[in-house]
Amino acid sequence: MSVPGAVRRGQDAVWLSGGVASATPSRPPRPDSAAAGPRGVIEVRGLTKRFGSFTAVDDLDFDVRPGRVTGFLGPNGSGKTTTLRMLLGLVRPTAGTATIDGRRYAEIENPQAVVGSALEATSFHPGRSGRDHLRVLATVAGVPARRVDELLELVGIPAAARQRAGGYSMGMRQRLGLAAALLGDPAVIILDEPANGLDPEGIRWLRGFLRHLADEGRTLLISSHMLGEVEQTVDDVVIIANGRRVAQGTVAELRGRATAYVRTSDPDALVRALSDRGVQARRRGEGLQVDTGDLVLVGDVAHAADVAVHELRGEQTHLEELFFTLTETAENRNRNLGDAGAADTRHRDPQQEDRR
Ligand SMILES: Nc1ncnc2c1ncn2[C@@H]1O[C@H](COP(=O)(O)OP(=O)(O)OP(=O)(O)O)[C@@H](O)[C@H]1O
Repeated sequence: MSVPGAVRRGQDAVWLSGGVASATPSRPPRPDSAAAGPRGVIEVRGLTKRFGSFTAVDDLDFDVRPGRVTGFLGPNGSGKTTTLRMLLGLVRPTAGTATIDGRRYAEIENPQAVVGSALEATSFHPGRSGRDHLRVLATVAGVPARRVDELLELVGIPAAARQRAGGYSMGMRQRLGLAAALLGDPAVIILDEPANGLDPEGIRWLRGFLRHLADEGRTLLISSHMLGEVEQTVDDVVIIANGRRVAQGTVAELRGRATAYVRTSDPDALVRALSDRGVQARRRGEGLQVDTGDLVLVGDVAHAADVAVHELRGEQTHLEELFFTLTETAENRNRNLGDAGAADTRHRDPQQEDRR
């Protein structure tokens, strides 16, 4: 069988690009025989890295599942890159393990086919074209050269690929790094800040691209500090602060239950009326925070109680708020900022907080 876009691995054609680029016709899913290969489960257990007396990563535990995009979030210097480097066998842990399908990176027989990564967008020979860069990597990895052109097409830089990589914009380097990560058609893809340097259209493209890769059953672990972007891209989240995990879960779990905010002519009357319907509400600023996301219910109860509604809106915790709530506690405040971190928190405008 010979079909453009497919890479032969043994007897199996493995699909990568179906449906990602709008110009690319829809292609069949990965055959079952390919899915029987690496599953791509990442397990981090008790992972610790000390540099001298400094503990960069501190007894970290988390799992990353196939078919999902997992965001690995933390403030600057919280230990994200060190963790990813341990996972990729580039840094030796002081204690604990980071494994893919139960094996440390060094124990994986053909690592390019199992895990692809882009840790830094700048590690290209500046005088070499993007295409040549990939061709060198393809040769080392034993990947057919035609795969390089497919990937360049896929990441959206087929024309630029013949120019010297030294002249690439940050966004183009990101795309080239992504193509390099995908060379071996890996089950696990690890990307450090992949949205850095991308324009809004590029970020939208990246989001669709990552989703497609996850839908193919791959495992995606992406570190990021762009919380607003990540929220729309990831399924699961691991948040770390000062080398320690402070949260893990699906985005929906971490956001918690939706609530409503309502301003009325008579807040006390509405609190009572809602309470009669089994819904709790409490004063917040000029209005009430209500423990339900059902705006129709709140509006109907207010109407029945003859209370005028001046404002009514649903509220959901955003990842960004959760992130700051978790990482700005006294215990988790960024150790690298010293007093500046504390000052930032002190100077936040409570009115602003209330409006969030
Ligand atoms: N080789 C090293 N020697 C000493 N300290 C190090 C070394 N590598 C990292 N660190 C320290 O470990 C901490 C975690 O660094 P790391 O780069 O993993 O954080 P990060 O979360 O990726 O940060 P950023 O978002 O800024 O990239 C930092 O305080 C950093 O200075």
